[in-house]
Amino acid sequence: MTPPAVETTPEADRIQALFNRIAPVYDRLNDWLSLGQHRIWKLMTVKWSQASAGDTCLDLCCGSGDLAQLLGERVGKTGQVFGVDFSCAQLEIARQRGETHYPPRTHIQWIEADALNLPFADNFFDAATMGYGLRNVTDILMSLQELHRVLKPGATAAILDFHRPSNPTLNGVQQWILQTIVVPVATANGLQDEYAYILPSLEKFPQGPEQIRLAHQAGFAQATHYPIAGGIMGVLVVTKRLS
Ligand SMILES: C/C(=C\Cc1cc(O)c2ccccc2c1O)CCC[C@H](C)CCC[C@H](C)CCCC(C)C
Ligand SMILES: C[S@@+](CC[C@H](N)C(=O)[O-])C[C@H]1O[C@@H](n2cnc3c(N)ncnc32)[C@H](O)[C@@H]1O
Repeated sequence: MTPPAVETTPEADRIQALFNRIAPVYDRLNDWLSLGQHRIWKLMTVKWSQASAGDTCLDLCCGSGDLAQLLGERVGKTGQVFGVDFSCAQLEIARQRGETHYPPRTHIQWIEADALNLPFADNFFDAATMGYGLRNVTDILMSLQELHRVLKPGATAAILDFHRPSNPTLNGVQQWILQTIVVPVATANGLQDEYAYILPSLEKFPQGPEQIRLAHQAGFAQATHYPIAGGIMGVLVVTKRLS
């Protein structure tokens, strides 16, 4: 199904270019800067998606494909996974890693498309994940509405992203790490501006209760937000009404 052309915006172009630029070092810096913990957070996210053997699943804003590969492990050879991103450089890394880092299992299809205008029919997916994408799309509500549209009735999506801890001390530690460790390490890789973007994007990102409100506004029957890692991350779990 060919979606109608979607008007891009300067902000979306900026985000797309940012993730194209960081693609070569993205995975390595995630592992270093989170001490590998992001892989635990992604495992939790896939479990919360309730993806099962034989399912057709979506990994929205898939980037280099971590969550799509984890979905592939859960759906197995009888299932299928679609990884969707609008960064061609991230998708190229995803394809390369799929061929070299992972055993051939589920056939994962890597689709270059806009999360705000998905090239899939209504009621298509049994489960979905979205890792660190909701904070980066230019229209959170529209993204949740599109996700709702393509999920089957009764299907669940798990949406992982940064979260600002309610504990002031942990909030301060999160900001300190981002400013004093993450940005200097990124600067050493020539990506100061790209990683300096994280903190302001986090500061304007809705907290859990507002994410739940947006999910209900987008049409989801159920929405729960789970702060994890002391609240420095969070997973919004949403379910489409069964009928
Ligand atoms: C996988 C992670 C972040 C993905 C990510 C999301 C974005 O929106 C970006 C925007 C611009 C550049 C890069 C990214 C990006 O990588 C989370 C882990 C990687 C983080 C960069 C590091 C976060 C550190 C935490 C604040 C504290 C970690 C504590 C840990 C227990 C040591
Ligand atoms: C921080 S990365 C997350 C990648 C991966 N999900 C992970 O967990 O590591 C955010 C991704 O969202 C993608 N993205 C942002 N806005 C998008 C949009 N409107 N449509 C498709 N992809 C988008 C970016 O290109 C980038 O690859």
